[in-house]
Amino acid sequence: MAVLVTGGAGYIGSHMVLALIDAGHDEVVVIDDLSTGFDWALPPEVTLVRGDVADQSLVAETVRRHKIDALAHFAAKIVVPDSVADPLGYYLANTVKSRALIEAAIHAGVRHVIFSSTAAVYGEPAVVPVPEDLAPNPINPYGRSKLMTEWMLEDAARAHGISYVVLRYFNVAGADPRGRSGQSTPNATHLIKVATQAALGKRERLEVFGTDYPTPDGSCLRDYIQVSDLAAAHLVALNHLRGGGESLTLNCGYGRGYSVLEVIDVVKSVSGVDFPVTLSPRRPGDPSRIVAGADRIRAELGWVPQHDDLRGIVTQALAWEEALGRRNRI
Ligand SMILES: NC(=O)c1ccc[n+]([C@@H]2O[C@H](COP(=O)([O-])OP(=O)(O)OC[C@H]3O[C@@H](n4cnc5c(N)ncnc54)[C@H](O)[C@@H]3O)[C@@H](O)[C@H]2O)c1
Ligand SMILES: O=c1ccn([C@@H]2O[C@H](COP(=O)(O)OP(=O)(O)O[C@H]3O[C@H](CO)[C@@H](O)[C@H](O)[C@H]3O)[C@@H](O)[C@H]2O)c(=O)[nH]1
Repeated sequence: MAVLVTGGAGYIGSHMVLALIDAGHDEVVVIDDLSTGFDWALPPEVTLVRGDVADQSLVAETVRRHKIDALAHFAAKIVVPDSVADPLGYYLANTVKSRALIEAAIHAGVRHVIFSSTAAVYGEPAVVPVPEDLAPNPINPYGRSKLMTEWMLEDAARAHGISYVVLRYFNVAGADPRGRSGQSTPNATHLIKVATQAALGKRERLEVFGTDYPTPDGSCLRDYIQVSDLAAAHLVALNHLRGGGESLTLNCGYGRGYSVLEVIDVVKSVSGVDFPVTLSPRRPGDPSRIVAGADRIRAELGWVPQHDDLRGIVTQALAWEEALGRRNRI
């Protein structure tokens, strides 16, 4: 049986593709429009269908031709402050297009869906670490656009007798330990990526967005999960669904928060570079602290992380950033 990975040429999707291939899955098919992804991120044994997830005839034809039973849906727009500036663009990309994809996929025969959701659905949670049962309350359009897709998937699954796992990722970081993929977006906004670029001199400085939050050092707290650990969570979710397991909604994080200033210290220490840091005002749409309640995924799927170590994550991110520099000469 074949798996369809939307957004498989992107950062996290490419690690999912590698995990599927490493685990010996028969056939992996990717639909990606390469808007932020790269065809070179895909290993040669993967079929890349270049196109939009909202192209229903393309999706239906791909599902039928490759006898796809399972869909892992990564394709999305992902930058929180951009979603504040362009909410309708985010609802189109993450909600409207997901609706078209889910409809076409189910009608063409897909039985299982794994959806890339986000900690942003919790907004500014009253409880940290945040359990899955806490009522979602997103505070930015990105989180809302993803929550609506969770709900569509839940309703469609019930109506059409399919099963799903919604994975709510916390902050994804690091790179493939074997150096085959990593975060490659040139103008990425993610903290660890930006900090490694500052350490390597690709950026003049790093800005800290907000030092007046109600947190121990005033900067935001996040739970950083290593990208191959996250891909491994998808594999166990896939096995669960194919084995007849029930639909689930699960956090993906380690259950420990680091502040922005702590992350910067780790990047400086691992790289040995004391790059310039500016203290700036808050960034629109940012919650102050978000840390995963991380027990349910272990209990339900038996997921055991292998890379729960911020220094290790930063070391991988730095190595990937250096390799990208050699590749792109930047
Ligand atoms: N990076 C994080 O920290 C994080 C955290 C929580 C959730 N997520 C979710 O994980 C998923 C993957 O994120 P990422 O960091 O790998 O982002 P990314 O931008 O690297 O990957 C997205 C991929 O989807 C493709 N794509 C986008 N729109 C498309 C469309 N309409 N049709 C076909 N392909 C399309 C892009 O070309 C790219 O390859 C997203 O759904 C995101 O919301 C990411
Ligand atoms: O140059 C920078 C970049 C980020 N930050 C801060 O670092 C924290 C983390 O920011 P970032 O790495 O941009 O991630 P988030 O905005 O937390 O969002 C990520 O994590 C979410 C889950 O928590 C996902 O849903 C999103 O897709 C993903 O972009 C935030 O407090 C930012 O304000 C800075 O201070 N300076």
